[in-house]
Amino acid sequence: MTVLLLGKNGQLGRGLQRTLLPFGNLVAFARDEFDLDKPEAVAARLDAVRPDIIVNAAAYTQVDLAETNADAAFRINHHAVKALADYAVRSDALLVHYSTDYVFDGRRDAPYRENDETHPLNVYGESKRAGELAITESGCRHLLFRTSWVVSADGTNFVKTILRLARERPNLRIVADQFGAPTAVELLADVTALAIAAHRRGEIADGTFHLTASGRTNWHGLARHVVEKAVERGFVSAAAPDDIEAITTEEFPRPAERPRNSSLNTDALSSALGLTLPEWTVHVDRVLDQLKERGWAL
Ligand SMILES: NC(=O)C1=CN([C@@H]2O[C@H](COP(=O)(O)OP(=O)(O)OC[C@H]3O[C@@H](n4cnc5c(N)ncnc54)[C@H](OP(=O)(O)O)[C@@H]3O)[C@@H](O)[C@H]2O)C=CC1
Ligand SMILES: Cc1cn([C@H]2C[C@H](O)[C@@H](COP(=O)(O)OP(=O)(O)O[C@H]3O[C@@H](C)C(=O)[C@@H](O)[C@H]3O)O2)c(=O)[nH]c1=O
Repeated sequence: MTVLLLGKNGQLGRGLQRTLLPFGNLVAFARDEFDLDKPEAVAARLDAVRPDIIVNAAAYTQVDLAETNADAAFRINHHAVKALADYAVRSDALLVHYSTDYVFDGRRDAPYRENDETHPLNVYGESKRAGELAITESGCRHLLFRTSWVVSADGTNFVKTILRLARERPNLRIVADQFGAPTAVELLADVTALAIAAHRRGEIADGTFHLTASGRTNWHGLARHVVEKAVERGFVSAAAPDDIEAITTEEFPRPAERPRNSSLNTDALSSALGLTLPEWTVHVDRVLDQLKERGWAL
């Protein structure tokens, strides 16, 4: 069986390079080897590889830049994804894909369920929602995972940004009115593999599943946790958690609007796979351990 991984050098791609190995012949491409910014070229590339499973970890993920680069965001997150889905229909391949909490507007009080109405607040969220629809409307075999606030020791993410800022600045100002679940690549990559295996055994059906760590915090809570644990591990000394100021979204203007409530209800996937998804702190602490082991080379 041939498994094609796209976006192998992204945060998630690096994690999947490990957990997809047991499924057979893993063919993994980076952007320069398989460019989703050219959706019209995707079909021919796929026909050359003939994958049985496509795992798409590639995406346009720069939320603020997307506001002024909507065409690129839609080419990569929508049109190229449609080409992946079309191939999956033609060849009966399984398409595994990832989407985001940012497809919701965050105005609901409770955690979002898979079938709740979407209403993206920004271009990134709109482009990701368009990608979701391209998959579900194609009729291809698929596993579509919506996740949130992805963190890992690799690549760029909020945890690493906070560690860098904690070294550079005496005070941090972090928004405290946007809530969600930080979710580590390690968890995403492990559960993806479990889900693919269960899908192959016929134990879970095609569909969209929410996949995040358990619990919830806000960006300020995450920043405080990260700095506190980094100080405990002795690799951040300059900043104390008390120096982190909780601010409102209005006090930190950004080009793209973000949802206030990003919490996703994960009951469907947990019960389908028989899993208990760990609290967000468990894997965030593991990311900090990994960064410490690496000498925290950002
Ligand atoms: N990061 C997050 O907080 C969240 C992410 N997600 C979703 O999870 C998935 C994985 O995200 P994550 O690993 O964090 O993202 P990253 O930004 O870390 O990685 C994205 C990867 O996509 C690649 N890529 C970008 N443009 C293209 C292109 N034109 N052709 C081919 N590859 C391209 C990048 O290549 P290069 O290395 O060259 O830049 C990079 O390797 C995405 O679908 C994302 O939308 C969902 C919720 C939260
Ligand atoms: C760096 C910084 C950020 N913030 C705020 C801004 C924003 O509301 C929040 C998070 O900022 P970031 O830009 O790091 O994160 P952002 O790019 O919004 O992260 C999102 O990425 C995409 C890909 C997703 O799919 C989402 O799930 C989510 O993880 O933190 C501060 O308040 N102070 C700061 O110093």
